[in-house]
Amino acid sequence: GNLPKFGVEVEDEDAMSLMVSQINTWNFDLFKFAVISKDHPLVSMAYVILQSERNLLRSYNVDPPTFIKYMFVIEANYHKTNPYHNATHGADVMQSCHVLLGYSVVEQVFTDLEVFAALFASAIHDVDHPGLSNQFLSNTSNELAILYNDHAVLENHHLATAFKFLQEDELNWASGMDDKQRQLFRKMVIDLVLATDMSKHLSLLADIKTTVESSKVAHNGKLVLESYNERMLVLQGIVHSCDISSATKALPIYKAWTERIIEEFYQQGDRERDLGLNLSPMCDRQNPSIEKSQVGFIDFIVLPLWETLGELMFPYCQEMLSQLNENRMYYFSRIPESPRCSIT
Ligand SMILES: COc1ccc(-c2ccn(CCC(=O)N3CCOCC3)n2)cc1OC1CCCC1
Ligand SMILES: [Mg+2]
Ligand SMILES: [Zn+2]
Repeated sequence: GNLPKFGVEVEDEDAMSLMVSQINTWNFDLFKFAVISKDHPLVSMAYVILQSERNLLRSYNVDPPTFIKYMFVIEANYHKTNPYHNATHGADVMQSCHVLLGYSVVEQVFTDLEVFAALFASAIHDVDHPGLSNQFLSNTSNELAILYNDHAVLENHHLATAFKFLQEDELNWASGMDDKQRQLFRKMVIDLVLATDMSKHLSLLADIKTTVESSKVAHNGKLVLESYNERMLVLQGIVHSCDISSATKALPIYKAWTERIIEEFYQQGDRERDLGLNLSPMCDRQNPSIEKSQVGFIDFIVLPLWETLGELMFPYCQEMLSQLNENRMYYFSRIPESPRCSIT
């Protein structure tokens, strides 16, 4: 039978159509989208972007009903109980990636397969996330840390989970791709999701800076990327930047993501307290440091990355940088006065 217009059944088709008309905007409201899609933000986002907006499924003989069935399984394997690392975050990173890949400076620079790999990697990049950090899993000798020898434990698990489902006949939407395409697609998705591991951040940023210095922008205003490594590096930078893009979004959206990540950190801290472990930074709900932590994260991680991306994609990404600076001021101006230590 034919699929519903948005991949999933919705109550209010007009409200959904109105939201989908904003799918190329940076301040897209994923929380509202999650409600309108009846809590299927990832299935509907993936269908709208890959099928309706970019017609990529047809390009690779992907059977839409099989792809939808697969995405329902992926979405079901994002933990609804995670305040932050749930299917709405996956859909958010995918939609953010879709916006950046739509800018003319990179449009037609990447092949359809590379765009498909980046969007798919975004969609699955945190599947089955336990709401706990790599450090916690290693500190508690979690079976995943043992399995992946403390190296990019979560990121390896997200990839293995997504590809394991693809082995199941009734979910294998990639059977229509030729072997060479499927191999390259798998390699790129692996390289992209592994780049969302924060321990790779500084080396990735350094490599992107090198590319910016050497990057030639052709006369038609498009990036010129020579090698596979250079192309992958830029795509890794795009996916990683989208994974830590909350602070570049409109303030109400940014604040909602902040509340969620903080609650997820606090829940990890609660477990560390129960286990008698030292609490990880920012995980102690009895010693909150929300404003200071956000300003620090912006100054040391988000701004340096987005400034570099802004140089690479100039004149794009300026909207993100200006929102980032406004958002920094919001939290900076709310850092509580440290209690005046009475030096007696
Ligand atoms: C809206 O706030 C945040 C949004 C995203 C992040 C963030 C950091 C790294 N990533 C990439 C995935 C990753 O590696 N993680 C997932 C978070 O836990 C650490 C390992 N994402 C952090 C955020 O705030 C933190 C709490 C106060 C300052 C820092
Ligand atoms: Mg992750
Ligand atoms: Zn993520």
